[in-house]
Amino acid sequence: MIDSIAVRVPAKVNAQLAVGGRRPDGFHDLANVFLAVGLYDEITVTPADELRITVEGPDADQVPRDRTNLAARAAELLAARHGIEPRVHLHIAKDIPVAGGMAGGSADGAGALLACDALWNTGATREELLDICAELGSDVPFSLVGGAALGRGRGELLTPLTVGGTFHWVFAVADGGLSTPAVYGECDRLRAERGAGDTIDDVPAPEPSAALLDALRAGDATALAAALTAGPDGSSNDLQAAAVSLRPSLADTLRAGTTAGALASLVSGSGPTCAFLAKDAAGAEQVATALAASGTCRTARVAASPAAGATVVREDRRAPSA
Ligand SMILES: C[C@@](CO)(OP(=O)(O)O)[C@H](O)COP(=O)(O)OP(=O)(O)OC[C@H]1O[C@@H](n2ccc(N)nc2=O)[C@H](O)[C@@H]1O
Ligand SMILES: Nc1ncnc2c1ncn2[C@@H]1O[C@H](COP(=O)(O)OP(=O)(O)O)[C@@H](O)[C@H]1O
Repeated sequence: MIDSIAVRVPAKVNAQLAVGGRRPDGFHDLANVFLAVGLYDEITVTPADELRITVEGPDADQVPRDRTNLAARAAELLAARHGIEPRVHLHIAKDIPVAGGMAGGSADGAGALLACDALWNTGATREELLDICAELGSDVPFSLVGGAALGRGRGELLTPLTVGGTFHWVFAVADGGLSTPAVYGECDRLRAERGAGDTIDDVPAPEPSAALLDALRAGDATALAAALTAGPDGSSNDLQAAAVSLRPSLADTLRAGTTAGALASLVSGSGPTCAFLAKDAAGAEQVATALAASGTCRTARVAASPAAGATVVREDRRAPSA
């Protein structure tokens, strides 16, 4: 009899985030090049009288404990499909910055789903789990699979990508988060202001950069850095200008990383976390130390990519009663 199951799930950085126009359903079509990075949340599920969430970690107070928590929603969705009562305690050990553009909530959703599936032994196929992930949020399928992938549609339609080496990153964590819908909204506003239009009929369909995919395949950090900073806005992330517009101090953080010797600096997804590509592990430590001393971020974390997706890391079994 299984007593508890723990699943570890990585954060992500978007090596490219090409954003199309707003669709009639309010979402944006994307060419989203996801890379899982080695910062992790751990979700432990234990049988309980009722669905309950607890959270530990430096940002724990910013995480909802109610049924809006993506981990709770994942448990409820899986239970409903299999006629199970979701009587579990979900404990989240949170290390991924909250509302930081690193898909921490998505990680918890994917982790809770995998953990509950193992606890309840539902027999769900991988396709069914990915379906539930897509229902939970655009980024959740990638949190389950990890590695590197191209996300099309709103980000949920995944094609795995080959990565030929390890990339070393530094993440400058900001004080306070940015709301993802607000950043997409600001992107639309800036486009409309430029007279370019902001709907799916106005904006060219987003496409992945061939140079960026080549750099990933080759494991070439210098080539990846060039691809991360190509394009009219100087970034492979179409949400970067919107994040900086809502949080102008991010421009100082990005500059501080470049001054510290990063090969490339960009906003991670919708921000406000900023990501810096380093030459190697020692380079990443150097950039992190300089960023931490720069006064432009709360803390700087190093992490490598790609990282494995949601993985069961512990199963505790109760001794059978006599
Ligand atoms: C921007 C990205 C980049 O990977 O992640 P973050 O940087 O926030 O982690 C994602 O697109 C965030 O995905 P996720 O956080 O799962 O978003 P969802 O819950 O599906 O949607 C939240 C809201 O974001 C906007 N949204 C999201 C995805 C998308 N392709 N177009 C959108 O316009 C919509 O306003 C939507 O109502
Ligand atoms: N398990 C969770 N962890 C963090 N945030 C969550 C979780 N479940 C729901 N949320 C909500 O999702 C919002 C976005 O959080 P998060 O996924 O960490 O950031 P981002 O979308 O920028 O990657 C938070 O402000 C919070 O209200």
